Amino acid sequence: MAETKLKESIGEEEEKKEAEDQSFEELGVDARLLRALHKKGIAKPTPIQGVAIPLILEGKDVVARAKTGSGKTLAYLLPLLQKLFTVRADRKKLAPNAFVLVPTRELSQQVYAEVLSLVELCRVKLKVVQLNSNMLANDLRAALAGPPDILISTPTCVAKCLSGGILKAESISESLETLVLDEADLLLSYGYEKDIKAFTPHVPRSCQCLLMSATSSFTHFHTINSFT
Ligand SMILES: Nc1ncnc2c1ncn2[C@@H]1O[C@H](COP(=O)(O)OP(=O)(O)OP(=O)(O)O)[C@@H](O)[C@H]1O
Repeated sequence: MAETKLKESIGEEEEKKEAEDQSFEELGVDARLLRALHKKGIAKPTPIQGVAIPLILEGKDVVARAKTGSGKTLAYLLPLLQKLFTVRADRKKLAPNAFVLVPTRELSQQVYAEVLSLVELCRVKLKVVQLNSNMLANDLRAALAGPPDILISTPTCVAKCLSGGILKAESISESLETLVLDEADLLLSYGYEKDIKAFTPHVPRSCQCLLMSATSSFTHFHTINSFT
């Protein structure tokens, strides 16, 4: 038993070392994103990025747990954008391809700014929309007309769009390919339960789910523990 624990611990150390030594290129990151990272002055993946990016690129559902400031946002944004670079132009586009749900408007703005800067640096054409609950129904409708590739929002705002018929449940079921819950521990806590439940029944089984958190413990996904 003690020997097994020791082996596991050595294995974890080796895995940690490997993750630390890898470059973004070795993780499989696209050349456009590599150039964007270079321009942003980001040279090497953080440990959580080293482990999460290849798994997300493989299409796995992932729960990533790493402390605040460890780079979880890029850990999901890089593979998400890379996936969107290769989406067929002629795909049926009824609703957003990817949802990034966050607990607060402030975080939603931060994520939106990060996505826009990457998209701009990569010089790709992707429609990225950020919604917030203070927007009027007409503004929400206008933002979602010609569905975005990425929708960044709080669950409360998504629930409002669903109940107001601005987002159609059937369209989400047909179009959604990636769902990110950033700060998943907060999103899955009591305060957001109703809004999350309004949305989750429409997430198709084929949708890749990425749960990012500083403190969560989930069991139904491929779980990554932080090395930080
Ligand atoms: N590989 C990297 N090298 C250097 N800086 C990085 C790297 N990845 C991310 N950063 C920067 O580190 C900072 C923190 O990253 P980020 O906000 O993604 O952390 P986080 O784990 O999501 O934190 P939180 O739990 O608060 O959401 C940001 O300024 C980001 O640009």
